[in-house]
Amino acid sequence: KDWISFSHMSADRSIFPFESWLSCEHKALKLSRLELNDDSSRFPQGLYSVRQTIARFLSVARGVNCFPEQIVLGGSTQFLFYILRHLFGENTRYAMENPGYRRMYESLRMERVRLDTIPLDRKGISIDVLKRINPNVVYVTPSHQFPTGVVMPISRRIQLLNWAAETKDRYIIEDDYDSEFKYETDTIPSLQGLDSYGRVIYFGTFSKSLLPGLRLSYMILPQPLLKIYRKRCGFIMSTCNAMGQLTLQQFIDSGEYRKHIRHMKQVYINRQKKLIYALTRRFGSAMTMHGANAGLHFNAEFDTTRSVQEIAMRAKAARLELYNLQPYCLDGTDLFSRPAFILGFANLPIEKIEEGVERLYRSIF
Ligand SMILES: Cc1ncc(COP(=O)(O)O)c(/C=N/[C@@H](CCC(=O)O)COc2ccccc2)c1O
Repeated sequence: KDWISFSHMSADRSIFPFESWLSCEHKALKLSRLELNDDSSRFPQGLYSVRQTIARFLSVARGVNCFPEQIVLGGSTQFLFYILRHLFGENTRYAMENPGYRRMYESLRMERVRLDTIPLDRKGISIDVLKRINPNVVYVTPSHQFPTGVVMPISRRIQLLNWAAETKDRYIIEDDYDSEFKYETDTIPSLQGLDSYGRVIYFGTFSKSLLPGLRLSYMILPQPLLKIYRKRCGFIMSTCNAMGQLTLQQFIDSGEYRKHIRHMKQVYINRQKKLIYALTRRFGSAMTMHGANAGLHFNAEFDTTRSVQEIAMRAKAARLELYNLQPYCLDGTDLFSRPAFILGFANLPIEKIEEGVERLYRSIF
């Protein structure tokens, strides 16, 4: 029998519009010969026309307000973060959500900076603990907290911005990953769009909404940091290829991107509903779900006597790709009282949902 995947790290390539992507690539090749043979040293932040397109798109889609000059394109969120880190002083203190995005945690630890983790409550990062720890820079994922799925309400966003505005050396890194997929609440404006003090560094990526292999991510620097960036990092050449940038620009300007997002949302909402229905019917009150009103995954905790390790082993034997939440509990803290798993549906075709739930049930009970 073939594998069934609950992975949150892959997406369903079958719904990617390769044809229209290809025609955008042809157009880019024809129209943008000039930019293509421009050495990218002149555009360390990425091609200007591409940044204009992204700034326009974000102002409509996310209420982000920025000039193209503030955007820095890069080959990955992590790489852009390494650059950002060098804009802050040596003894800057960082904090991030726990459970949280382990790659960001490891990136910070590798930089040997002062790093604290901050627990979540049902509105996202805990403001009380944030005030107690009092870092300079805090990393949050407000759109669909990674990995718990909490959507940060507007009230908490305002509290966070007020905290950052209290003194001069405070910044918020808003990783707006997964922001394209909102189901119940309509899109809540980004922190960056609500920020009137220039304290939010906005991170975005096309890994989820397009292809992770495209390796096209971006950060938006508030003016004061942009000056420091130009002084300290202006020599670093662009790390994402012009072909990908220019094809993306065609794809967005032609309206294909908006069409694709709408199509993905319909497919994913439908899958998620069917998956939740099948899970509820099979597991009943033995399962508690969290974070299902946005994104391409949610979490579930199970009332079972089996350990996470035993469940993982049985899932593998049943050819079920399943990830648990332990790796995202940073600082070695164990934040889940019962076995908890990430249930991604980006790569779970409708016709495999029943069988997938059955294999999950047999792994857990
Ligand atoms: C919180 C968060 N922020 C940013 C990113 C994107 O990083 P970038 O690709 O470098 O721009 C990810 C990637 N998360 C990765 C999975 C989690 C992990 O990394 O283990 C990739 O996730 C997906 C990619 C495509 C389709 C579905 C999921 C992030 O989980």
